[in-house]
Amino acid sequence: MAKINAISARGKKYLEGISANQWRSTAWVDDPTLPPRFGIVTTNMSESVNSMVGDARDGSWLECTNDIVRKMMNRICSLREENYGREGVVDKVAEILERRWKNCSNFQVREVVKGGSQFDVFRPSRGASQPETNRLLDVREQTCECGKWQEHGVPCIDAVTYYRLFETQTLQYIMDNHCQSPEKTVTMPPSMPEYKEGQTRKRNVYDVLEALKGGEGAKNVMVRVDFNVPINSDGKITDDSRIRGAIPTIEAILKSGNNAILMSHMGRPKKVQTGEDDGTERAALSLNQVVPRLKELTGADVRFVDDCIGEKAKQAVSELPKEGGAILVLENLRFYKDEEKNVAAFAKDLASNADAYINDAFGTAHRAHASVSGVPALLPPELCGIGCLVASEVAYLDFSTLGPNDKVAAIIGGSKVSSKLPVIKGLIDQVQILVLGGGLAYTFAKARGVSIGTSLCEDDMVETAKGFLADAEAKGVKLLLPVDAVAAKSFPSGPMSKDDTKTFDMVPGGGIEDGWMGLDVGPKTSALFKEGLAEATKIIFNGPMGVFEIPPFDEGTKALVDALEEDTKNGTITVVGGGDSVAALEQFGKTDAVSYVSTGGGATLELLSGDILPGVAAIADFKE
Ligand SMILES: Nc1ncnc2c1ncn2[C@@H]1O[C@H](COP(=O)(O)OP(=O)(O)OP(=O)(O)O)[C@@H](O)[C@H]1O
Ligand SMILES: O=C(O)[C@H](O)COP(=O)(O)O
Repeated sequence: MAKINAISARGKKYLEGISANQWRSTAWVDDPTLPPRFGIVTTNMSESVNSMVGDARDGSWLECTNDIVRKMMNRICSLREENYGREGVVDKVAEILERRWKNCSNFQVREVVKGGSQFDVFRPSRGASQPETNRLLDVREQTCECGKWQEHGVPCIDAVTYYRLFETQTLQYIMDNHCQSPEKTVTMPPSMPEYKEGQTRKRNVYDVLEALKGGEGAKNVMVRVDFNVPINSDGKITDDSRIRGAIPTIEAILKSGNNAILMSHMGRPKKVQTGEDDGTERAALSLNQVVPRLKELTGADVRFVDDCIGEKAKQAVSELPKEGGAILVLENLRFYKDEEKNVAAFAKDLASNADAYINDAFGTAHRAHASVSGVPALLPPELCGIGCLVASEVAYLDFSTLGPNDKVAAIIGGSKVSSKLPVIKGLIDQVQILVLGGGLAYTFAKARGVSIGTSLCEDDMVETAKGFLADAEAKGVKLLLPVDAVAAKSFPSGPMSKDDTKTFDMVPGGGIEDGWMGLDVGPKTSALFKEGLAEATKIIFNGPMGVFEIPPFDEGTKALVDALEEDTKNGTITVVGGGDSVAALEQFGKTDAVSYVSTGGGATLELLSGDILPGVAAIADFKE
């Protein structure tokens, strides 16, 4: 109606004014008190609609419409069942729910009224094509503002978000309670990944909360989070995914009747550490900047103390409510250089405020700092665990959890050869398919004797690259390198016409002409990569295929993202990590198209290299 109103307020008024009598006129034409037949609606469709309206006739025009929609959806569902068979429909529903479950991991849910059945579901923006939404959900009525739940009978993505965050039940619960075809069971990761039998898993937040049960009053659970988020000059957080990523863990703590003490670093405050800061750096890197967003996302009592250790911190902790449910954010850990040096006294001071410890800072899990390694070493192992975010990240990026029939592919692109070399080296030992693209592929092209013109190349890495090529071959890794490249005469300062580009075949003995610079993979490469990736059961993508920020050099990365989207639909687990790759997904409006988006930078790369992260190593394995 709002849309109609925008076009014509008169039209809206007219439609709203259509009374039940006028609807009735098509059925009881011989009633002289009613207006003539077809006074309002005049087509055959009106007859069909009228027959569908049934008892809803006496309601408002809007109720009638809803009733029609419901009936039509039921009919469509039954037709679908007739056509595909019951099993087919069940599979389809399970697939839809599974996709929604994966895609809602960074949505937020807030109770509208405490203890009520209505919830507000916040869906962050996924780029220009998908703006953020805030929808009202009624879990008792099984309705959502988006309209899909009531129309289709299958929980919409907002409803799935609610189940994911507020109910411990898995998809089975939703299928049993809300879907017309409950026979089929499907397993999927809730906020904590599922572990296969016999598979090692770390103690997690739920284990720790269980261990904390009993005794009087709320406990203070200290959580290492990574709130090192980008903030613009207006003080606005430009990407809050790391904050949103920590919410399931925080919510679990608050829901259990305990308090959450959050500690994090922000940036690298060298001036504060050396005493050279005039207050500017301290203000720019203060954790108090995340407090408003945290309040919005949790709706909880969020407090801040402008120190992370010492008397001030102790006082703030002692003031936390005995009934639990509050969040206390400590000031930036790195305002003390002892954090990075993992100084024992500093770790001890932090730990003195904690009844239990959780690490949910995946982005910092590769740093053996006091808040990451020091604090858990000082607390009983049964009271330390990893949070939901760390557990999910590790589960998605760890290859040891794969079965014998799984095939892993890693796609590594971007520009920095030297920083990605350890990753490529580690991946050769772990994956079956390795795809190299972007700027770093030219160092490998040169190693194969392909001319690269003025393309990006780290000459001192060419020999290492040669070694990797031989290593990959010896280990039977299917290595895919670009077979063509789109080049320009110089690095573009803005969008460039395709006529000013030239495509070269990247074959030994040939390659890019002198004076030309390779800036993207060509169409033959995109087709080769797509075909090569189709046999993978799990794909990790880190680093763009070309200068995706500037058209037309975005095409190779776009083609790859499209291929990943198709693979995801076909059941492949697709994981994207790294700032530029995530930025590329956002640019193409495809953040939803993959199975998982990692919040880590360096941590993601280290995990891919096969390293054990200090933050994970500090937590004990779970034992029954
Ligand atoms: N052929 C190329 N020549 C020059 N720059 C390139 C080329 N291909 C990609 N790039 C640039 O590489 C940059 C990303 O490279 P970088 O090594 O920083 O990756 P990254 O930041 O590690 O990636 P991610 O953040 O996804 O892990 C992008 O800005 C992109 O424009
Ligand atoms: O942004 C990151 O990658 C993490 O917050 C770690 O930050 P650091 O590289 O400054 O340790």
